[in-house]
Amino acid sequence: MNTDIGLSARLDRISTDGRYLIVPMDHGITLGPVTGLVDIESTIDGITRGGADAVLTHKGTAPRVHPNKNGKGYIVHVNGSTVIGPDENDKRLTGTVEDALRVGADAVSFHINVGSDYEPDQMTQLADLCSRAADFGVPVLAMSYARGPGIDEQDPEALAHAVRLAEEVGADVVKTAYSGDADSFGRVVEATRLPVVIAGGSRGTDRETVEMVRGTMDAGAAGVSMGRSIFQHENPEAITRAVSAVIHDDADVDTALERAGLGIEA
Ligand SMILES: CC(=O)[C@@H](O)[C@H](O)C[C@H](N)C(=O)O
Ligand SMILES: O=CC(=O)COP(=O)(O)O
Repeated sequence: MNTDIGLSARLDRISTDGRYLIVPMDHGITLGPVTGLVDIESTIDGITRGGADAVLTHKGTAPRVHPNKNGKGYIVHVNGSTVIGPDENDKRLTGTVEDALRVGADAVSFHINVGSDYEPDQMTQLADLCSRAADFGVPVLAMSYARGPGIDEQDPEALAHAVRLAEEVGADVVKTAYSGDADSFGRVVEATRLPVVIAGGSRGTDRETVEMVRGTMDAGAAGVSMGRSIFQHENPEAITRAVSAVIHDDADVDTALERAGLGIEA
C-alpha cells in the first residue's frame, strides 16, 4: 500500500501550510521536572491556544497531553539521556514507532549528536527508525545537533553537515541549533531539501527569542521546535502567540511582540 498519503496527512497535522511551530517538552528526562513541565497540562493548553502546531513529549506523558492539546499535533520522542548521567550526549532509545502510534502520535522524533562518540550508533538507530516509520507513513523529525568534543555547536558548516545527514538517512523534517544570524543560517537551510526548524536553546529575553525566530524565517527555514524559551516563560501562551505571528503571519519583531501583549523593549 502507498503510505505517501499517510505521511503527508500526518505532516499536515504537525504544521500549518508547511510552517512548523513545535513545542518540545521532552526535557523531563534530560533536565527533570523544570518550570513549565510540572503542570504540563496547563502549559500544553496555553501553547496550543497561543498557536503551536504540535507538542512533543516522551510516550509516558501521552495521557497528560491528549486532553489538553486543543486538537493540535502530537510528536513522540524516542531517545533520551540526563544531565546527571555519565554523558548527556549518549542518548539511548526510549521507544519505537509502534509505541508512538499506540499512544496516538502523528510523528516521531529522534535526537542525534553529530560529532560525539555516540554518533555512529545514533546514526544507525536514526536510519532504522526512518525505515520503520516509512512502513507506517509516519514522519520522522530528526533533532540533528552538532555536539561533541571540540565541536562549535553553532558553526554553520557543522550544522549544515548535521542537517544533511538527517536527509541522507531518510528523515522528513530536521531540527538543529541556530547559527546566530540569518546569513549564516541560510547556508544551513541550503544544505538540505528537508524543512529545517531550529531549537531555541536556553531561555533569553522575549525580544531575543522573537529576533531569533525572525532570523530563522528570513534564512528560509520552516519554523521552530522551541522548548525552554516557551515552556519556561511566565506566560507560555503569550510567547507562543509572538512566535506564531512571525512563523505563520510573517510579522516583524515589534508587531509580533505587540500582538502578543509583550513589551517591545529588550
Ligand atoms: C537540555 C539541552 O541542552 C537541549 O538542547 C536538549 O539536549 C535537547 C533535547 N530537547 C533534550 O532534552 O534531549
Ligand atoms: O527537544 C528539544 C528541542 O527541540 C529544543 O529544545 P530547546 O529547549 O528549545 O533547546
